[in-house]
This record gives sequence, structure tokens and C-alpha cells, in this order.
Amino acid sequence: MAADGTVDPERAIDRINGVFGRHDGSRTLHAKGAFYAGTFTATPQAAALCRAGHLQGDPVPVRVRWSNGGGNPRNSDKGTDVRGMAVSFRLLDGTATDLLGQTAPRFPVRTPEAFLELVEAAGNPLKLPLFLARHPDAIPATLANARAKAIVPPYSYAEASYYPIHAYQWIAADGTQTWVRYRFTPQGGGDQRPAGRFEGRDRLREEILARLAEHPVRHTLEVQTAGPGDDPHDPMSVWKGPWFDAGTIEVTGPDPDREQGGEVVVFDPTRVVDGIELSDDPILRYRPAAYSASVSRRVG
Ligand code: HEM
Repeated sequence: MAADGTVDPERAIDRINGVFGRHDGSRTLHAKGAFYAGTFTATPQAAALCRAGHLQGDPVPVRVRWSNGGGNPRNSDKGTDVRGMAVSFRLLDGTATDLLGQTAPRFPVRTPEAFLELVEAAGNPLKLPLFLARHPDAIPATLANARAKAIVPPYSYAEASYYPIHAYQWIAADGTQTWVRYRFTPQGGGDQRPAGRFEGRDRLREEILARLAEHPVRHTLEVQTAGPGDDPHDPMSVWKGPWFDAGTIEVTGPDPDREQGGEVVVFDPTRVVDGIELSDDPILRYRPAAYSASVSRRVG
């Protein structure tokens, strides 16, 4: 481990595989999931604060992947776990930018080494208290995530809220800069349940397919602007700034599994477009190297 707390990405993947096993062809985390297609339409408030192409109000296509957080592609949808909603916004000029949300509203650590220790401890009733004893600053976020039922199996991917965690800097047409954070919140949901019982180990996939056969699934892209003192470079920071509605992510149906056709799909939280810039958050900056190591193994 380097003095700054970073870990060699290959070693990081080995350590995560040590928890979930190695499953060839699968993502090291969020191994079980599937692809969906839809559109995103931004509100005028988003366009006023950011010049990025997908935020100007014209609908743009999105690729979505809903997933379970663990590294075993055969885990049951009924198990406790975070869920993921990865969204790739496909701009009309051919570029793309991604947001990867998961159901925990707070990130409990601020270094890759501590994240790996958390992955190794999570789900192990003996190790988790030891982890929290070594990282007492992780306790408030852990309690907040428990209150948010972050790992309780949801009825539907459509009914969960997802949090991309990191802050990004938005640049407006006139050059004004605003630090922002995101969350995806469900529009309706509980009142739109499809008929039928979804009880098996693949129940989330079966439920969302039944739901999408009846109507689109929508999440609001909510954006929080930084208030005075809100730190954009710390993934653990809790902001006080206000939230607004930046647009709607509308999933219209399943997308063919492009990876079965040989395409490599990678959602990357550092993939940004003109008008959006990265913070110096050490977790955000580390993720592409870890994801690349995972990708090279799953396609290698
Ligand atoms: C140091 C911190 C982290 C590490 C080492 C890590 C590691 C990974 C790895 C190895 C993958 C599989 C990548 C692939 O094969 O394409 C993955 C996927 C994912 N991660 Fe992380 N992750 C970290 C932090 C986060 C955070 C902060 C979030 C959410 C806010 C997040 C959300 C996701 C999601 C949603 C996916 C699934 C993407 C997909 O569906 O393709 N991760 N992560």
C-alpha cells in the first residue's frame, strides 16, 4: 500500500475476489445486473447552471444497468446488498458521460484502502465491529445508510433511490462554476406495481421486466448545489446546500445484453463531457484504475 492509502488496482481486485470468489466474465463488484434503454430530459434549471450537451433540454438516449452490489453473479435478489443504477448519458455529438448510483446515501470511508477493508468486513458479523472500531468516523455514515435501508432488498429497482456520491463541477454557458452532487429518486413506484408475484432469486429482474412491459420507469435526477463550507473533494462530506429537479431519467425497456455480443460496456464515474469537471475526491480518482483492472479480467 502506498503512503497515501492507495492500493495497487490489481491487488484491490484480488482482495475483492477474496470476498466474493473469482467469477470469470463478471464484474468484480455489481456482478449481477442487466441493461436497459431509455431517455433523459433535463429541466431549464439544469441548463441554466451547466452547458453540457445532455443538460440543454432535448431528450438524449441513456443506457442503464441495474445491479446487485456483490461480486457473485449468481447471488439471490432477496439477499441484503446495495443495489446499483449506472446511467450513461449518450450526447447527440457522440460523446457520453456516466453516473453510477447505489442505494447507500453516504460513503463511509475516504481512502481506497479503507474501502477494501470495508468490503472485507461487510456481511461478516465478526469483522464489521472491528472495522468500525478501527474507523470510528465511518459510524455516522453506516448508521445513516442503515436508516435509509440501503442494503434491505427493495420491492423493485424502480422504487429505490440511488446516490452517485461524488461531487462534480458544473460550468455554465457564461463560465459560472457550481459544485453539485446527485441522487436519482423514484417517480411514483409503489402505486405502479405490475400484477404477479415475484419471489424467486431473480425476482428483481423479473419484476422490472413485467413493470416495463406496462409502462416506463422514471427517476428524477436531483441535484444539490454546494452551500458555504460544503467540501466537494471529500466523499464523506455531508452537504447543506439546496436540491433541485435537474431532469427525468425514463427507462423504456430492456436493452439487449451488448456484452453477449462481444461489446465491452464500462460505466466510468470519471467519464465527463465539456461543462462538467471532476473533483479531487481520492475515491473518485482511484475508481477508473480499479474498474480497468476488473474490465481486463472480465474480458481477458
Ligand atoms: C474505492 C472505491 C471503489 C472501488 C474499488 C470500486 C470497485 C468497483 C469495481 C471493480 C466494479 C466493477 C467494474 C467493471 O468491471 O466494470 C464496480 C462497479 C460499480 N461500482 Fe464501484 N467501486 C468503488 C466505489 C464506488 C462508489 C463510491 C459507487 C457509487 C456511488 C460505486 C458504484 C458502482 C456501481 C453502480 C457499479 C456497477 C457498474 C455497472 O453496472 O457496470 N462504486 N466498482
